Parts: sequence; C-alpha cells; structure tokens
Amino acid sequence: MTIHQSPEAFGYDAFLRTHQSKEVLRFITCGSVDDGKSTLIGRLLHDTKQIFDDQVTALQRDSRKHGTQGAEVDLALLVDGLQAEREQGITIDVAYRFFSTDRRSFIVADTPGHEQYTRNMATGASTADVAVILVDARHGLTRQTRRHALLVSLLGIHRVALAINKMDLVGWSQDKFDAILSGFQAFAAPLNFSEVRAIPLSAKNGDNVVLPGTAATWYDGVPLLRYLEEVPVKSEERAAAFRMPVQWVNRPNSDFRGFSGLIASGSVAPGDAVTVAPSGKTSTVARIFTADGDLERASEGQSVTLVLADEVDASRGAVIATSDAPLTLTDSLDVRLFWAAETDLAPGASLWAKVGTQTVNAVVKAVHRRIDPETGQAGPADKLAVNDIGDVTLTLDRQIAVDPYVENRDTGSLILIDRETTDTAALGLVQTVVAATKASAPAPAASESKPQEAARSGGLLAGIKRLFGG
Ligand SMILES: Nc1nc2c(ncn2[C@@H]2O[C@H](COP(=O)(O)OP(=O)(O)OP(=O)(O)O)[C@@H](O)[C@H]2O)c(=O)[nH]1
Repeated sequence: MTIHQSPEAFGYDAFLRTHQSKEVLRFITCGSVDDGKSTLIGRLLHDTKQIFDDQVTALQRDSRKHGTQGAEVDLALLVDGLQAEREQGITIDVAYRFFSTDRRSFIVADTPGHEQYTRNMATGASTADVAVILVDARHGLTRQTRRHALLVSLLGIHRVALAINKMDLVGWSQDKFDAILSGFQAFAAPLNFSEVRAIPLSAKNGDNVVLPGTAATWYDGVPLLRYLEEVPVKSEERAAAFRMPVQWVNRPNSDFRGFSGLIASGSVAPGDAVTVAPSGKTSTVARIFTADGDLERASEGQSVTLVLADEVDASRGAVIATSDAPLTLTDSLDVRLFWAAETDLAPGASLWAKVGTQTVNAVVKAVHRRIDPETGQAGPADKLAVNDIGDVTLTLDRQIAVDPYVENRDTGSLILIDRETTDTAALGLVQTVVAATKASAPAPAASESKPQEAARSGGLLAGIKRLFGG
C-alpha cells in the first residue's frame, strides 16, 4: 500500500495523480476540544497502515515524552504534529490529511475545536462530502455540537456521521448512545440532512473506527471507515456543470494558444460548446492538452489546457463554462457570510471580493439578518460581529461570473479580503443571482494585483481555495 499522510510531504496534486483511478471522498471532522478528533484521525491513519515503521518508532518515543497516555502510544501525536500545539495542547489550524484504502482515497479536513472554529470549519467544510461530528459519550450533545451541525448544514453538506466517541468510558451503554442520537435527530430535523449515521466508537482503543468493535454487542452497523468507503460522493449524486477558471493563458508560440486551469466542476470533451465568462464569447473545445498527451475527456480536479476552435479572448479571471449552463454575470450579490474578522461588518464597508480567479471591489449595501447558532433561526440584524453567520447584499464595482452556491460550491463561493490588512475576512456563499440588466465593464483580466497576491499568500481560505481549485 502506498504510504503518505501529510500534505507537506506529499502534495495534493501528487496525491490525486497517484490515486487517479480511485474515487476521492473529502470529509471534515468537527468536535469540541478533547472530544478526540486527533485520536480518531490518528487511529484511521494507523489502522489503515498509512504510517511508516520509523514513524511508529518516533511515535512511541514522542508518546513517552509528550503524550497524554502514560506508557501507551498517544495516537493524537500522529496528527498534532506541531511543536507549538503540543506545548499548548490544542490543534491550531485546518490541517489536511490524506490516506487511502483499496476502495477509496480520503482527504480529511481536521479543524480545531477552539473559538476560531467558525472560520476554520467553513474552510474545511466548503469542500467536504461528509461531516464526521464527534461527540464525547460522557458529555453528550453540547452547544458546540449544535453549532457545528448548523454550520455543516449551511455549507451544504448533507451527510453526517455522528461519531459517538469514548464509548469505553460509558461502559458501551446503548441507552447513552440512543439518547445522544435522538437528541441530535431532534435538533437536526430542520437542517435538511439526507443522512445521519450514528456510530458508537472508541478512537483510543480502535473499536468501530477501522475494525469492528466487539464491546457493543447491540450495534449491528459498520465501522466508521466502512461507512466512509461506501457513502456516495457528491459527483455520484448530481453531475455539476462544467466550469474551469482560467489560471493562465498558455501561448508558447504564435501557433498555440491554450487556456490552463484546474477543472472546478463537471467534465469536458473535444467538440463541447463552451461560453467564456465574462465576455460571453462562445466556441467549441478543439483539444484537451496535458503534459501526458491529449485527453478524450477531462473532469473535476484535473489540471488541463483547453484549446478552443476559435480565436477567443480570455485571460486570468475568466471562467470557461459549458454553453448549455453558462454562469450568470452580475454586479450585485446576495451572500451568506461567515464573518471572521475582529471588526464588525456594517453597511458601507468596502472589501475585496475574490471568486475563483476574479477579484473585484465590493461594498456592503445592506446587512439583512443574522442566524442564531443555537437554534439555526434567522433574525433581523444590521451588522455582523466576529464568528457571526448572516446574510448581506454586496454591490460590486464590476460584473463577475457566478453560480448560486447550491449549484456549484466553487463558482458559488467567495472570500472577502480586508483591504488594509489583506487578511481573509469572510467566506461567502452566493444565495441568489440576478443577472445584471445592463452591460458594465466586466472584471478585467487583472494582472497580479494586490488582492490576488494577498489571496495567494495569505489566509486559510485562500490556501484551501488554491488547493481545491479556486
Ligand atoms: N478513553 C478514551 N479516551 C479517548 C478516546 N478518544 C480520545 N481520547 C482521549 O481524549 C483526549 C483528547 O483527545 P484528542 O484526540 O487530543 O482530542 P481533540 O478533539 O483532537 O482535541 P484538540 O486537538 O485539543 O482539539 C486524549 O487524552 C485522548 O487519549 C476514546 O475513545 N476513549
């Protein structure tokens, strides 16, 4: 089995190339501090044999030195690799872990349970197919569990694995398990999950994570990993329309002109009719060019260069889309925001908005409502504070090409960037899109501008967008 577990050691592209033939499932883990997320991911890596022997030796040594398990191996150390977080005892950032089994490859977004969770969770969840929500069986559902479930549902993840962990500490009590599950179902009823799968487990002991546990004689379901291997991934549920943001124009000589980018969604084949946003120019795909030769079809997640049949002007910032479902051009956006900046957001605020490779100036026209994280109910509001979720209208200085988030997570999400600090201030999900009635100057094919640089180098969201094709 191929061995890899860290994005630093093994890049996303390389990971996908190696496992091209396998389906990829992206999932996010969420839970409060100490529910056992790191131990669970460590257990998944360990029991699927994703770690080298020398890592095991290092782990045994580290466990004695830094671990919380006495003489035993502390699996959380496999995941909590950073020195600082060992010292502080918390996980700091969103970290991506890669592992694979014979059936599937997995990309796990591990987000911390401390107070930055809104931003971090929004980051990880915006690309996930499934959310694994951890609950400590001793404590049951907490405020955090409810908040995480709400965020997951707002971000459009329809499947939840409710991992009821530390069952060993409650004597594998079926009553406890049933009570937690029914409490969750009651809270989640309005959240539109298509599936909630509860699994009793012990990440520490390895019961029902990769291998079936024997302690819960009453449980007749599968271990978590088996669920993750079998759950349908998004692409099986709905074929998204083809979208490829142009990252650069490949023009090595006057005979060749191709548009290079990462396919954000859908697939494309030579002969397909395409429309380029924002210019609205149409053409057909003549060739799909890659370093390994031409392709008959290319799909989501692949980096390709498209050669079009006609001389079409498109540059960085443009999006090539299928002509039967083009993007909408607009300069006014209704957006659900996950506001992450320390300063409040109020009407009149001016920020950069970045959708894929397009960057424009955005002014907050109105703040409409705030969603109560406890209940999921929306109430009127005129500003948003740090970690708030709310709905706003943005006025853009130029038209951009977007989709509603429900139709396409890539072309339907944006980040807002603080103009002063160049920090990522929010993740936004496009709610409704009304096409602009009159033509205004479309977003230019900006040369590398300040916000783009910022979004390239700074901010978690930007990093993830980069990794996952924004
Ligand atoms: N008994 C028992 N202890 C567990 C289990 N899972 C995790 N733990 C322990 O719970 C503590 C917290 O586990 P972590 O994996 O560090 O928790 P976390 O959710 O990643 O916490 P942060 O990284 O701080 O967000 C550690 O001491 C683990 O060994 C379990 O199934 N049973």
